[in-house]
Amino acid sequence: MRPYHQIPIFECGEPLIAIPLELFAVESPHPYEKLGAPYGDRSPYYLRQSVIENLIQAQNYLDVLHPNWRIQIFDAYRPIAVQQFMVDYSFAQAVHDRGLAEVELSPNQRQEIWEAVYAIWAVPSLDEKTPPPHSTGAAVDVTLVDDSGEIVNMGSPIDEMSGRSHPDYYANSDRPETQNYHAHRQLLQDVMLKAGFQRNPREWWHFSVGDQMWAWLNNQANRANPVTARYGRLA
Ligand SMILES: C[C@@H](N)C(=O)N[C@H](C)C(=O)O
Ligand SMILES: [Zn+2]
Repeated sequence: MRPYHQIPIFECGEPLIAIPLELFAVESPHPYEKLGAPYGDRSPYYLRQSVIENLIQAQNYLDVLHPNWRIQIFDAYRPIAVQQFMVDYSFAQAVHDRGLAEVELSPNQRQEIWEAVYAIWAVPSLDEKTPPPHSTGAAVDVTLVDDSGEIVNMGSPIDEMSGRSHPDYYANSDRPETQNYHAHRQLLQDVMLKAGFQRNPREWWHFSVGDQMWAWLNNQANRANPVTARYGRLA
């Protein structure tokens, strides 16, 4: 359980619809489809209707600050089966990166690796009270592309299992290059928050609106007017 799982969900029934990809930049091929994630007849490029409206607003704010820059969509809707696939894939990858073999892991090694995986991935829970954020169609992983079509350097790749994923990792840096990474993360956060999103406190790229994490973050900032979640897990 994460703290945001305490937030009640009152599903509003808004449809999951296709993102108008022509308004954004898009990571292609899709990073998890490329790995063989089991989408079936679903597409990762879908979100709830008003979440798409918020994302278009964020792109409009970016247009004012940086004409011809684009929000790049890395991932959006994620069925539970895909969440499970990515959690298992990330565990196997972390074992490999440590030069270990899964069958030979000690209980402590296994626990350390699972903790690293679940530091950035949500549990693929089937409980309707604790849905993974992306399975609600209200969460999106994004970065920025500049006016020459280059992906803006944020100082770490999306989905890296390390401290560099923390949004403020470069906040107190005294090197111009790493100060730039922080400025880029701030720019992304500014346009997304202005459009109504909240950012995952553990990941510079993950934003949502209307889900449990969004409600919990709103309530942390404004305890006088608590909100609930309007998007639960999609079938
Ligand atoms: C790991 C990243 N892509 C992500 O989406 N993390 C959140 C917490 C999730 O799994 O919902
Ligand atoms: Zn995410």
